[in-house]
Amino acid sequence: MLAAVDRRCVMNHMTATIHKLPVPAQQSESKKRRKDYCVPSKQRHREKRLADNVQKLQRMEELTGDRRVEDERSLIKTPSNVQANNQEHDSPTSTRQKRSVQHGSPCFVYTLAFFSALGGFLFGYDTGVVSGAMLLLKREMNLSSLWQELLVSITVGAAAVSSLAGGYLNGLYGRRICILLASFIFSAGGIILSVAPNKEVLLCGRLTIGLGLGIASMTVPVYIAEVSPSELRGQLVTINTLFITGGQFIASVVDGVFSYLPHDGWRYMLGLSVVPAALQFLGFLFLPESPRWLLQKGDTQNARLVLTRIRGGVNVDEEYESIRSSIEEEKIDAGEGPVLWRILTFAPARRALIVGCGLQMFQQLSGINTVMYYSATILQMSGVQDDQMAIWLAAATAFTNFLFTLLGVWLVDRVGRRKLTLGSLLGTAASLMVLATGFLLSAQASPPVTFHPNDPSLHNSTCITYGFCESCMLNPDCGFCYGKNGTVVIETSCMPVDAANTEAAVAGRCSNGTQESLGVFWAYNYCPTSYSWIVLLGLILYLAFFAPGMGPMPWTVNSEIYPLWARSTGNACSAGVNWLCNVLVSLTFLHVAQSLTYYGVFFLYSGLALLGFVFVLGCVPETKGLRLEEIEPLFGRQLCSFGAGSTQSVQYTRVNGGNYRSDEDVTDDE
Ligand SMILES: O[C@H]1[C@H](O)[C@@H](O)[C@H](O)[C@@H](O)[C@H]1O
Repeated sequence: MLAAVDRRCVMNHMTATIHKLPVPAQQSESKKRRKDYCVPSKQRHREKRLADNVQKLQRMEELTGDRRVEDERSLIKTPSNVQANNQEHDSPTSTRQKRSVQHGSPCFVYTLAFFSALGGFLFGYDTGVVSGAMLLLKREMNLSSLWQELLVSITVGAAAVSSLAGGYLNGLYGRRICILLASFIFSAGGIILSVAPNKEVLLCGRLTIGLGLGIASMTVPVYIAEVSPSELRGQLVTINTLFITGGQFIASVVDGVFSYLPHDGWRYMLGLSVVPAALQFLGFLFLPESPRWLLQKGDTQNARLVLTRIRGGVNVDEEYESIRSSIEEEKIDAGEGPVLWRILTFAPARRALIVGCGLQMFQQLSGINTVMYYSATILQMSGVQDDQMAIWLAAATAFTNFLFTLLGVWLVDRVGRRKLTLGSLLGTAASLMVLATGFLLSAQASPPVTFHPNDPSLHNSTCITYGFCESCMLNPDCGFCYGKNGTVVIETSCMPVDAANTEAAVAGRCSNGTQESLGVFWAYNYCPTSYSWIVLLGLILYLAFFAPGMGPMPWTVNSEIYPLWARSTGNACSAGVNWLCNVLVSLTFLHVAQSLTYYGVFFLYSGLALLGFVFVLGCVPETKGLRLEEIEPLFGRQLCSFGAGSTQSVQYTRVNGGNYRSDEDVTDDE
């Protein structure tokens, strides 16, 4: 009986392959199902069948020289071989040429990616613009540090919660509605912020923006991945991160421009986000739903129409059939209960979730947002005294991040996700060490406090108890006031900072901030040092390594690794992890720095990046060039065995679009 089933599978496969026929549309449902799910039960049968298949396919290929045979054969391999095969045979150009023959002009797909990635732009803009806006706001609204912290972190906190809700909404209403919803929320938030009469309304506006951020951050990569042809998918999803960093860069430019407008400048900074949000909303009124989601919901007619439209009108039978059969199979695999429960109890989906969340966690634990946030300070340490200048140099940092993300867009479908992430993590860890060494040398050469002003109002301040600049600078309530004799730092004192304006001390020589003409310098958050060039070098290297790989890859890989039924929830969870770790790292930075010092924190981030390297090496498979439906089986084997390089038993055979797995999670089904 089993042998008969095997033969039937092979025959079905061969017949369709030789005649290059898609499964006929009028074929009866039961017949299709039989073909798609004729799974043998015993390992030896699988192996024998596999060997037979490979032999037959090789013979057929010799006879016909058929491209399709090559495509099918590539799937009858161990996952490691699939990987190797990608690397050895699927040079980016050959893969692209091969599949672009099927897909026609990707023009419409670029339009879709552009309008979707506006969500990424808003992500970057809204998280980036706040630091500049806060400089003006805290003066105009007299904000305490608690209010400042609240206004910054409520957005990220709300994003963490709403990204989880986004998973549910995505599954229920689809990607398009969620993107429309997010852009509507962004527009509303932008309007609230630009007209806010007081800090309470500002807080509401920032919370609203956060709600939009969470939904957009998890939906956009999924939508782009689902509409893209496989050979362009990496590039197009990475464009979303390019837009994030682009948004961060534009935000810093806007901050720079409006910082010259001390009154109400913040209204323009915060309100300008309405423009891209409204553009995205209008665009998505006319753009289609993801064909994969439509098919999952049983809207087969529209799914085929949309797929044909986004593939430029070429024949989409094969792709459509592959998505359809994979959805059919998923219905059997998926089991019962809430999606998160089903993910946790179905090993391949659970492994994908661990990989996705792990990547997002390590992205944030590598300290990107601390480095971005601290870039102005780092630049001040390297001798930039002027505040306005520091704002513009921070814009240069954001631009560097953007520029190197562009490199990632170029590399992702050429070198693949895995190599790109691994290289990026190694470089990130090394450059964090350079940064830390710069801070360490600066700390060792930290100037001692030599001048103790005799002001009775200072007697209760802890600032005057510090003996060195290093300890003074680590206390957010204190700053370092000094004079200069040539390049030598003289007459140094540790003074309490003016709570309303950190650019000056509360009393004494530095109560008007830095006054170069009088030879008085005020350093808040940093110490004068001659090792600043090492720190600057570390910063540039960090961005150059982080931005092309660890910046975009967690988003890109997450958009690809889950089976369709688990995609929304998987991405929601991993985006939630990203936002949570983002809050965690930014909120704890100063406290951790106080106990570990700056160099201690950066050494810690470096260690975490190395841990991330080991994680990626062992657990993240290569997904380059594979269709979304072809990726799930990569998680069929035990977690974290990708670096093992051992020959695995055969896990996945595909016959006419049906996926045949033989891992321990699937019971055979005749
Ligand atoms: O991928 C992005 C990007 O790297 C940004 O620069 C960073 O601010 C975000 O937190 C991250 O998720």
